[in-house]
Amino acid sequence: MNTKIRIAVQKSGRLNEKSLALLKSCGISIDNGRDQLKTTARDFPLEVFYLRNGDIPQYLRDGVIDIAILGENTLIEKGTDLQIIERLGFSKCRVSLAIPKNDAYSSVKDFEGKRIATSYPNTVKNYLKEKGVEVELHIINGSVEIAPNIGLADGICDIVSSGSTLFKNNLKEVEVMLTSEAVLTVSPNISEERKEILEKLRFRIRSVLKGQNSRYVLMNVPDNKLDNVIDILPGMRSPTVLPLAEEGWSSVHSVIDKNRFWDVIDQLKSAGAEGILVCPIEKMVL
Ligand SMILES: Nc1ncnc2c1ncn2[C@@H]1O[C@H](COP(=O)(O)OP(=O)(O)OP(=O)(O)O)[C@@H](O)[C@H]1O
Ligand SMILES: O=P(O)(O)OC[C@H]1O[C@H](OP(=O)(O)OP(=O)(O)O)[C@H](O)[C@@H]1O
Ligand SMILES: [Mg+2]
Repeated sequence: MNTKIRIAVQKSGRLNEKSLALLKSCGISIDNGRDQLKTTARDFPLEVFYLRNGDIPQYLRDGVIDIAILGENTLIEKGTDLQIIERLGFSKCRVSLAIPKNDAYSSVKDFEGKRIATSYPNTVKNYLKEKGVEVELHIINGSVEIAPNIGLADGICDIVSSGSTLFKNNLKEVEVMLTSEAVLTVSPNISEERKEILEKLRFRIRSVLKGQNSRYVLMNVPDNKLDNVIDILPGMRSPTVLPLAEEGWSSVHSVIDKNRFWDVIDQLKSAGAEGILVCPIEKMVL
């Protein structure tokens, strides 16, 4: 079988490195030469196309690529017709409206008749239309945060993550229009044969993400406290319990969700667990 699935990854920018790292964690080796626009994976039926984010939705519609890793915000701006098939959990950000920090603000109605600079015209238009607010848009491709300082606009709509770019440009975030993360999206025209390859890739991606979101924990527990400790542990099925060399003690192994981790550890300590070890999980196949 020579068919390969064609994936688009951002050529350079915020998503490039993490997208390639995800494919690598899935056991897929890709050469990422600086000037290469297309590479073939060595050990998986996959071709990687390095493209500008903004162009990817149209390539997917045209069916010249099959899948892509994109910011959800790009799909909301340019690809509401395209389907998200996995949420990838990295490059989390929001798309917000911001104004000069000393300007008064009471509600979104304050934007009526104002000039807004943005690289996300459809997102702003749709958001404000729903609120019954009309604005004048100035579409620019980068360094949007400078616009109010040079008199080009009264406010901006752009990506915010830490907020430091807004802060450095004396702006304040006043409306969060949407939150975003990297996602895997698919062409509506993908062939049946390539869909099969896609399912294999999705299986690997899910195993990697589940592993990244979980921790393997091991602890020593006196036998008379085992029931209390086991009650606390969620685990994949049920915890593993092995006898220690010292009589009256057991070693308990389990898997904990990364986000619940500190809560569970506190409860385990109170229930009598000692010598708790926490290890990362490379992959988790369910
Ligand atoms: N500061 C940030 N923190 C987290 N995620 C971000 C941040 N800035 C951008 N992103 C995410 O990364 C994506 C790519 O952003 P980037 O600025 O690298 O490229 P771009 O200018 O949108 O696209 P192009 O590839 O067309 O140049 C954005 O669509 C967004 O989802
Ligand atoms: O809230 P922060 O953590 O400061 O992040 C937000 C900034 O990050 C992005 O710009 P990027 O650095 O990608 O530069 P660009 O304008 O060239 O895309 C985005 O366009 C904002 O300007
Ligand atoms: Mg950017």
